[in-house]
Amino acid sequence: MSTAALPAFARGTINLASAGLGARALFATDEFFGPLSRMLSDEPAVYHAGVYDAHGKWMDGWETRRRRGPGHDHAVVALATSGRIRGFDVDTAFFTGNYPTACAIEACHAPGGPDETTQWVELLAPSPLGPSAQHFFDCATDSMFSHVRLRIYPDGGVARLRVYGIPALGPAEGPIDLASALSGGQVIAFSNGHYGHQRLLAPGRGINMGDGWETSRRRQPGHEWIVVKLAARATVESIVVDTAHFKGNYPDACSLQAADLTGTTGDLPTLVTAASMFWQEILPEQKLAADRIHTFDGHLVKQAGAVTHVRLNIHPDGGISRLRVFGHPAEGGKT
Ligand SMILES: NC(=O)NC(NC(N)=O)C(=O)[O-]
Repeated sequence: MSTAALPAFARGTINLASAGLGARALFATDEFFGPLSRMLSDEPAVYHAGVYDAHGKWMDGWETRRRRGPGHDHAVVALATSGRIRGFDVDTAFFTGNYPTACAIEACHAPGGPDETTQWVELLAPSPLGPSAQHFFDCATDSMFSHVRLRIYPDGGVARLRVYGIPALGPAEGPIDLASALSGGQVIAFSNGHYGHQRLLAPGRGINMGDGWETSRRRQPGHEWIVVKLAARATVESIVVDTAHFKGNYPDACSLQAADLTGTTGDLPTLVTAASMFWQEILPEQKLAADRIHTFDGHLVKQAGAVTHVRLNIHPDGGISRLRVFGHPAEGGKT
């Protein structure tokens, strides 16, 4: 379940409704069989045959009770950060006899939280849903939104709601973390992501060793690397490398290269895989320690002008929980 290839509209986006990035369940008309928060989980939905709780069958998603009168259910989700929405996935995985027959989605921009005066904009008109399937809907709007309201007709279960969008890069006084997924930073290529890489740019500290980027053991000479597209073209001021929870497998050392790829066209993952080893080094090789936040700044970070991409090298292999690249967006802004 939840494994269909992502549609074109999701390219270059993040899931703004990801609990792991900070999205929150704010309100639901009913959560009898399953809480709204379960619908925001980053993991694909699962089914546990034979598992029942005090309310009925345990289901991996948001599920309301059977309505016996008029009306329909709805729920409000605070997005992980404000952004421009490109489309949705309404996944009814494992809801076979109890999926809603249709859904609609509205959104608003209310950074302080929506109230009775909030203006909601319909982004998806009522659209049919089917049993146990992903339903992709694109959405062409350039407005910024902070919350979505999912309406389900008339009731039932939704395993996962994904809201694909481009996060907003807010105004900032000091340096900002341009690698952060919440600003728009993105991993675009790596040499090895055997145990996962998705959480390298996530907010907060890792909760366990699965919460970061970890390679397999390297059995040849050389080293592993990962390339991050920064949220904006920027000058880099400091770099944070967090090895939280990596104790027997933290890299011996790390270094960082950078490049300004403004105006580069073509297949960027292929291009950076071929060329990033030649980028300018802005942080020479630095020893790392287990389970620790390392901050590299001042004279250690070489000034390379404004850059759009960085390549983190780890020598020779291992795991990194978080990478943060603090800097100041240059004129011309968002990448
Ligand atoms: N077998 C069910 O899933 N029944 C009910 N739902 C749950 N979760 O028990 C229902 O009425 O939709």
